[in-house]
Amino acid sequence: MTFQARPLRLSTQQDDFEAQFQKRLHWSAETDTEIEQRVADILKAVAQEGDAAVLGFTARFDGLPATSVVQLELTQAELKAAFDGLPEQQRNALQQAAARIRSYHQAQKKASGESWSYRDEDGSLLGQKVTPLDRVGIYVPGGKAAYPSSVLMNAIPANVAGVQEIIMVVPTPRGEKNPLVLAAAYVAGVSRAFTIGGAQAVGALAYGTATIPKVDKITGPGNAYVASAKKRVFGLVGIDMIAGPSEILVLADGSTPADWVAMDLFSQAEHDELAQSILLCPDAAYIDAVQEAIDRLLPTLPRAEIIAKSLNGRGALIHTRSMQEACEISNRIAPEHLEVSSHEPHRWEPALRHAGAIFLGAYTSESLGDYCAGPNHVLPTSGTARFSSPLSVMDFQKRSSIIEVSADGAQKLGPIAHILAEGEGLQAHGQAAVLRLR
Ligand SMILES: NC(=O)c1ccc[n+]([C@@H]2O[C@H](COP(=O)([O-])OP(=O)(O)OC[C@H]3O[C@@H](n4cnc5c(N)ncnc54)[C@H](O)[C@@H]3O)[C@@H](O)[C@H]2O)c1
Ligand SMILES: N[C@H](CO)Cc1c[nH]c[nH+]1
Ligand SMILES: [Zn+2]
Repeated sequence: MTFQARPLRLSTQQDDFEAQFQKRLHWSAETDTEIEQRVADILKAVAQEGDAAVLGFTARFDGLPATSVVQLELTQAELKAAFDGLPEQQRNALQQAAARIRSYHQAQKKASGESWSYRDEDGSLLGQKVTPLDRVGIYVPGGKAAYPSSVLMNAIPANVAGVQEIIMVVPTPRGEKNPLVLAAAYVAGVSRAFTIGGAQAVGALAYGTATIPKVDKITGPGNAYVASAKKRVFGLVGIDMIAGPSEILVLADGSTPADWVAMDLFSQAEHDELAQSILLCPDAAYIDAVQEAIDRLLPTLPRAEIIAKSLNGRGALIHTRSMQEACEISNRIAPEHLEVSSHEPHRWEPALRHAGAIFLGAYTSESLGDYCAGPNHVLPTSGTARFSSPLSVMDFQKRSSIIEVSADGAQKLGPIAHILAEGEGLQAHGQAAVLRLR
């Protein structure tokens, strides 16, 4: 079967550009009420029945029957055996990717994940103490595809942060374990791993069951069931973000081979029919060349059907007046991945304010970032890059303020606190400060 992909062609000069553009962008995690209801029911059952509910849903949704959740745990020996059994090429690739991701996150910890303090002129000590979370749950998607790279991207920053226990959950439909996923868990330092997924896995991590320990925070991407479950358990546990379908925006000046750009658009479209790939470019002839490359290259790909659905339903090739205008539109979209496919990427980078990750220059394909450049591939989607950031070491830490007021400092701060406390009608607050005045 052959598939055709015709992303919507738009020009910023057409009269109805704004309306068409908004229509194409529109997607909200909005709540398919059937999914919401099902997730609420699953979570309630897991909270009340624990392991028994997890077993029931795993048999039903993943076709994986078991009589005890203990049977669904992957032992450390099994993880190591998977690693040892990999072909050498895969073992090396996994280790090289892990090393780069580790180095990046170690640098991140040094730059913004360490404790700090200073003494003011009265000798008072003020600072911030950074502590790793005790136990986290990482969700690794596994319904339609296996994601060893997501194991690395979640477990390594947790490990670098100093988290003691990393509990991984990963669905294994029909019990088919992916050796690379297991090996990645071994390489990344996962403490325990269970072959469960969906809302039931999120519920098990949030509430704890007889076999699965309750965690402090759940991170990692997943489908609509996973996203909805994470939203519902937030508050009882921490979560990283609510991830929507993958996105790529390519900002091109026409200097990159059109085939490269077409393949980059495919690379996110192949994740999901709902993924969004957009090209912004001031050169109409170049946009034609990219469409021609799409037509020629699509039939060569096994996931052509998913790509075609994604590009036809949500993709766009937008002709802009200039690169400057392309940057402005990109900022409005705030994409998950932004490629600046230009011979002068550093000219445009300062103008780009909102994106999960910015890939500079023709040689920086987004896919390198997905696997092995080093930065995290769990990124804000659906415009949330306007206010949120990639998964990081800081997601696996928390901060406590440190305050040590010296005797001299108490003389200075006491009167201030007293006046403000009186203003709030909180006399004990004020007196606690006054009692310390000489
Ligand atoms: N942002 C990222 O970094 C990133 C990385 C990898 C994958 N992803 C995305 O994560 C998603 C993964 O989705 P997936 O489906 O492949 O795997 P998944 O692990 O998220 O979901 C599979 C689970 O969904 C549950 N489920 C499926 N149908 C159900 C039903 N009818 N009722 C109740 N539960 C049901 C099952 O419990 C199953 O175990 C994709 O959209 C992919 O693009 C994102
Ligand atoms: N692009 C995805 C995040 O949007 C991450 C990923 C994993 N494997 C391949 N890609
Ligand atoms: Zn990807």
